[in-house]
Amino acid sequence: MSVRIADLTIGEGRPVAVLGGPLLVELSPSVELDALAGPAVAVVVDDLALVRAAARLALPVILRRPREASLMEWLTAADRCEAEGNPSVVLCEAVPDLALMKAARAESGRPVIVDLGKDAVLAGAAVAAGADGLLLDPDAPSEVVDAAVEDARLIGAVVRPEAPEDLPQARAAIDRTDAALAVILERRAELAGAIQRLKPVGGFAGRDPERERKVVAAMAQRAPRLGEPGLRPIMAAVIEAGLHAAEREWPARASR
Ligand SMILES: O=C(O)C(=O)C[C@]1(C(=O)O)C=C[C@@H](O)C=C1
Repeated sequence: MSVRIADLTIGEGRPVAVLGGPLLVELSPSVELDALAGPAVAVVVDDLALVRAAARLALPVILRRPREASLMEWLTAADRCEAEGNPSVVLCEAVPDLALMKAARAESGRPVIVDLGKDAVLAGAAVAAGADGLLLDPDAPSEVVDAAVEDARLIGAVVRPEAPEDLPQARAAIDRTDAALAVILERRAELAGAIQRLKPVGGFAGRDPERERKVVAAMAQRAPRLGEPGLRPIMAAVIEAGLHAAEREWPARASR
């Protein structure tokens, strides 16, 4: 059985696999071990008792924690895999207990992915908790896959600082940040539009320089590299773009 992994190159985590790309194989006692080593790029192990056999396949091992296994049992199985000569172990939290996932990552220093099953609802939370990757059921609908990848990208950009090592990595990281920025800018324009409809005088006619100064000062606390001088022209442009959008949507109200 193959499983899909959402590519997640955020944080210090390594990409585990590319969505829709490499084939992963689930290991169970009934699987012919020798037949596996061909096309598969990794082997998924659910039964910790099979870890030794999986280690010998010379493929990366994705060690999925069974519901009943403790943190200690899970990490011990990972160490056993390494002792067997295969250090390429990725832990996979399937329950998913995000606190336990975080502890496993901190204690073992190994990458940990979270198995979301067919549901994207925990994708952002898993990334915020430090997940290095997300695993989705092969039957998950494409909307679920898209939602998980989008949440991972946006939340990762906000909460997971990156340390890219070359130009392509840095550009990929900035693309993720810009994706989050676009979502925030769109949301801000929507809110600014709502404010224009609530103000006695909306649009450019109701512009409030003192409020704009406060907006910039508050943002500078979170953006010290840019500071107020850097943010002032950016926010002037953002605010004006919001007012133009409001005028386009509510011509009569915004310029009243
Ligand atoms: O807060 C308001 O009064 C707004 O109209 C919103 C907003 C903004 O986009 O932040 C826009 C124009 C004003 O000059 C100040 C702020």
